[in-house]
Amino acid sequence: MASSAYVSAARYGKDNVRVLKTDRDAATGVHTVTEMTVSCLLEGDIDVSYTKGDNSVVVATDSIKNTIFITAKQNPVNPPELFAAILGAHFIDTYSHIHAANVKVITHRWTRMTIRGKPHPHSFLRDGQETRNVEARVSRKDGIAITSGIEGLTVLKSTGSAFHGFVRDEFTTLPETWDRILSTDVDASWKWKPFANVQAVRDAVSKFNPAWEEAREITLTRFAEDESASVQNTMYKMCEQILAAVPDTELVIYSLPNKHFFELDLSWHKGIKNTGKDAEVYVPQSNPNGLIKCEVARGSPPNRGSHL
Ligand SMILES: O=c1[nH]c(=O)c2[nH]c(=O)[nH]c2[nH]1
Repeated sequence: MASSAYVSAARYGKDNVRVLKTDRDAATGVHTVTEMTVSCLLEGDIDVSYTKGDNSVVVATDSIKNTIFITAKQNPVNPPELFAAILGAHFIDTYSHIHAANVKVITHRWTRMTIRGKPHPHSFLRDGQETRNVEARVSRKDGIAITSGIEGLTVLKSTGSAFHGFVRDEFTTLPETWDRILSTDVDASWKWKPFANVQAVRDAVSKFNPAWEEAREITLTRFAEDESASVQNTMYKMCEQILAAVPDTELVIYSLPNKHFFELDLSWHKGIKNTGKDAEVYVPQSNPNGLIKCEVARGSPPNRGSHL
């Protein structure tokens, strides 16, 4: 069929590759475990596989999966930023027609158990759905772009949050409040200044874990201590503080659902007081939810551009 269409963008690879790596310290008998879910999508001179059915340019997604396991065996998987960079670089170094690899590594929590008051050498627990995420785009032309983040960190505060002064018109029913429950699932990420190559990532290796710790600590401390005027204002303060604390970042991004807890009028039952200052029993809402996003960059406007 004659066609005036063309492939304007393409990437392919393996998604949801689950990997667990153990590290066993022979001297101390202390083990650590790292469980990851990895995605690796390739780009390059691959259009003929789509347009002509020519598979000679296709590194099979099964081979990509195998490469993820072998790379995990032969290299450190911590910090995940380095692992993602090494994995992505393998593909552009090995296949001349592959020009970029987009790697995402989701690291799941396995926190060491404390047993009889002591850290246990080889037992761990899943203390929450929070993950540490890394996205690395390793490209022949542009080097390595890395974004690190936290996802699924669920938090709630029972006071210290207000929301008033918003637009009131014929569409408004929400009352203003000076004291409400605030809850969200934190999705925060920070984009590093570009790295030229894997060696540059290796040179920065000591920065990744402290940045994650700082970002997590800032998120929790700000959330707890801020007298919040809104989700928007609280998240902006978090972004500003992370930019200040981690100098090698160029951008911080938050995406926060506003998980609503409705007050419940129980006055119909014997005049029970359960609203305003008497509110104790609330109704958690699963949907709909607010969704508030922002990206904060260094310097001053007009450098606006969106990664949201
Ligand atoms: O922090 C908030 N920001 C909003 O934009 C908003 N909108 C809303 O209904 N409640 C809230 N809360």
